Amino acid sequence: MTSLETASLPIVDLQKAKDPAQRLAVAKQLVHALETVGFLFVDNAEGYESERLLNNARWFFNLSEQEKLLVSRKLWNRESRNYYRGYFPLQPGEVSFKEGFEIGQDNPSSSNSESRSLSIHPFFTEANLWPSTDTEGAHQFHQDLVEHYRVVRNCGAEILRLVSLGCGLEENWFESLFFPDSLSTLRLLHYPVRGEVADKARDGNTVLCCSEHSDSGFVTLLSTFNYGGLQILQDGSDEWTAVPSRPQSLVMNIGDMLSAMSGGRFKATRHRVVDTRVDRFSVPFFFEPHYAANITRVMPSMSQQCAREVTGDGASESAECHYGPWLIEKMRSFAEYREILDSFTRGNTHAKA
Ligand SMILES: O=C(O)CCC(=O)C(=O)O
Ligand SMILES: [Fe+2]
Repeated sequence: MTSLETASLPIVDLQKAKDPAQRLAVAKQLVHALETVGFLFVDNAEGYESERLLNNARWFFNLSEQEKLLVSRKLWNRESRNYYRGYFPLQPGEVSFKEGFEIGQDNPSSSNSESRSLSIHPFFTEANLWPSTDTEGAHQFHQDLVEHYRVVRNCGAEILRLVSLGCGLEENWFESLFFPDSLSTLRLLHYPVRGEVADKARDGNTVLCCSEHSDSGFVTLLSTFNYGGLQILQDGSDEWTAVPSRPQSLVMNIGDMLSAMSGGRFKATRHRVVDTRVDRFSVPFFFEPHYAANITRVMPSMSQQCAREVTGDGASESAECHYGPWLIEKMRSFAEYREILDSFTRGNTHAKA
C-alpha cells in the first residue's frame, strides 16, 4: 500500500487583501489556486469563530433523536412543515455515514421582482427549523448559526470580488447573481464512528464516510476544525492526497457551476472523506446564487462553452437559465426528492414522503 501524501494547499489571507497595496497580488494568488489545485485555505475571514461553531455543531448533534426529528425534513418526520431544509439522520448501509442539519438565509428580505415573476418554488421559501427554545442553549445556537451564515456569506462575496479582480474584471462582476436573497446553504455535519462498515463504503483498505464528488455550485467554505479525513483528487492525478487540518482557517473549493462559468479554467476538484475512526464534525457553507440569477453568464475572456456545460445540450448561447429552476431539476435526479417534486408539479402540496 502506498502511503498517502499530504496536499500542499495555497493560503489566501483576507487580511492582506484589505491592504490596497497587496489586494491585486492576493487576487492573483487566489485565481492561480483555482486554476491549479482547486482547493485552498482562507485565513482571517472577518468574524469567523471556529471554536464557537464547533461547539454549536456538538451541541446540536448531542440532542436526543426525538429533538432532532422535530426539526427534520418531511422525509423523516411527516409532521414536519419542511421539505428542503432541516435535519437528516444517518443512513446505515450507505457509503456516506453522516447526519446533518441545514439552514438557508434566516428571514430573507422580500424576493426581488425577477424571482417573483418566475414564481419561486415553495422549497426555497421555507422558513428554517430551529430546536425549541425550551431546550437550554437553543436560543444561543440559533443566534450563533445566523451569525456564522452572515460571516461566511460575506466571506464568499469577498472571495468572488477577488476572483473578479484577479481575472481583470470589475470587482462586482458576480454581485448581481447573489444579492439580495441568495439560496446559500449552511450544513452542520456529524460523522459518528461507525460499527459495521457496508462493503460499498470500502475502497481497498480505505473506509469512506463521504463518497467522492465535486460540489455542484459556486464557492464552498468548509470548516474542518482540527479533523483530518478530507482528501482531494487533483486534476490529472490518480492519487488522493490528504487535506491537513488548519483549525482557524476555512477550506475553500469551487463547484461545477463556477468552473463552467470560467470555461473550465477553474477546477472543481473532486474530494471525499475517509473514516479516521474518530467522531468527526464539519460545517460546509455553499455560497449559491439567488433564484432568478442567470447562470449561463460566462466570464469575459473565458471559453464560450459554459452555457452548454451548465445547462445541457438544450441551451443555446443566448438562452438564459435561472439558478432556482435549474437546482430543482438537479434535485429531481435524487430519488429522495423525485417523488416530492413530482407531487408539487401535480399540484399536491401535501405530498407524502
Ligand atoms: O465533511 C467534509 O469535510 C466535506 C463535506 C463535503 O465535501 C460536502 O458536504 O460537500
Ligand atoms: Fe463537497
